Amino acid sequence: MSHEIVHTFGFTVYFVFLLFFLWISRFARTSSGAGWWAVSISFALCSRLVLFMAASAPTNIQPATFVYALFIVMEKPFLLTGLVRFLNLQVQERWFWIAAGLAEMWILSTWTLEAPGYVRSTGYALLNAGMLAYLGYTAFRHRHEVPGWTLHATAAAASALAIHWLTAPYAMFYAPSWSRNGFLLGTLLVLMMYSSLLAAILHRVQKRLMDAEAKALGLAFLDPLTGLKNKRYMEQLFDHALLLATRPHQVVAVFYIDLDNFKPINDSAGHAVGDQVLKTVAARLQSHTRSTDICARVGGDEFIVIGTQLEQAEQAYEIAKKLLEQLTTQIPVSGNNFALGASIGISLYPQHGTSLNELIERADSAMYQVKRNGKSGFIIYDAR
Ligand SMILES: Nc1nc2c(ncn2[C@@H]2O[C@H](COP(=O)(O)OP(=O)(O)OP(=O)(O)O)[C@@H](O)[C@H]2O)c(=O)[nH]1
Repeated sequence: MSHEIVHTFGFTVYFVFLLFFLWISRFARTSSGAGWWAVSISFALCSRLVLFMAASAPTNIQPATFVYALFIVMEKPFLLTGLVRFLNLQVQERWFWIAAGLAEMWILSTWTLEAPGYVRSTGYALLNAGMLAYLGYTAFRHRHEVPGWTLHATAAAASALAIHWLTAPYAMFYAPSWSRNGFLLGTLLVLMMYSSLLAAILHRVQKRLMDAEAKALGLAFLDPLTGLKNKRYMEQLFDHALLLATRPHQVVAVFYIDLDNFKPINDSAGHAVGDQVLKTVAARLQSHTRSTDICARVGGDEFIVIGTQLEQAEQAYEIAKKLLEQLTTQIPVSGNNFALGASIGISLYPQHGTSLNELIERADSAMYQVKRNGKSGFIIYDAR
């Protein structure tokens, strides 16, 4: 393969990557690493461009290799800073710039003093290898912070590139024909490194979107204190529960639960303790109902449980008894035991209504009946 083809390939690939990184750096709340990598790859791109132009006029390649060296060194501090920002590491970034500055001075002075080419290349090859080795090591250390194999691949590509930089000057000295293959190998490794960095950024973006979606769903459908469903979510799930209750004689029971004597806990032990009690109540409701049942918090100390797919109305009594038992068992919070009670009103689908509002209204009225009868108990709605 000719130099032109190798460089055209490298140049084109880098340009595409530059566009990708620029595009991703414009995503809302993306990592700032993308912007730094866009700059680093543009230095790599410029270095390729210089070699590409030199390859078309090969009579005097020396100035081109000089400018190439200046550009290729500048790629590295941007590359490392991008990784440090991407992983949010506490690292003294100024050392990258100092090291790169020293390497640039080395290139300039060897050029001015007309030192042999291998003296110049040894200096900046060491810097490039060192920085790439550090990049590989850092990516490997933090490989589990991004799902998948992206940082493993970055570490592997950067380490291979470090070895490549260390060995390339010798390889080219002893076998000048290696120059073309070496460039091709280097380009492929750089390609692998930037693609894995790009994949790492995309993984992070995807994770952020998924987290944001889960949070939004949580805010919209869950009670923030207890984690139970809220009324809106319960309404949606109820329609689904009815769809399942299609077998003849199948019953759905709505339990309206209002805690008894909850206010004195707030008044005597404080709101924070009251919150803990509510959380325990929610956990007990959840753990003593089926996974297909619906538990929701609909008010301060008011809960609704919807028992789905019951075979007969009597089962509703058994459930109410079990729930009452749970709610009258003492609740330990911060070394104190709190005794609560619960008034539970029950309505049944389809006997007492076919819409959730109707069923809740009836269960609520049954619950008030329990309160009037002296609290702590349960009854099924009776139209009389
Ligand atoms: N800790 C805490 N308290 C709450 C929350 N929401 C409402 N409350 C309180 O819960 C109490 C509910 O009032 P009531 O139902 O009258 O209290 P109660 O003592 O259970 O009354 P009875 O039902 O008649 O037994 C009120 O004092 C509200 O301020 C909450 O999120 N956390």
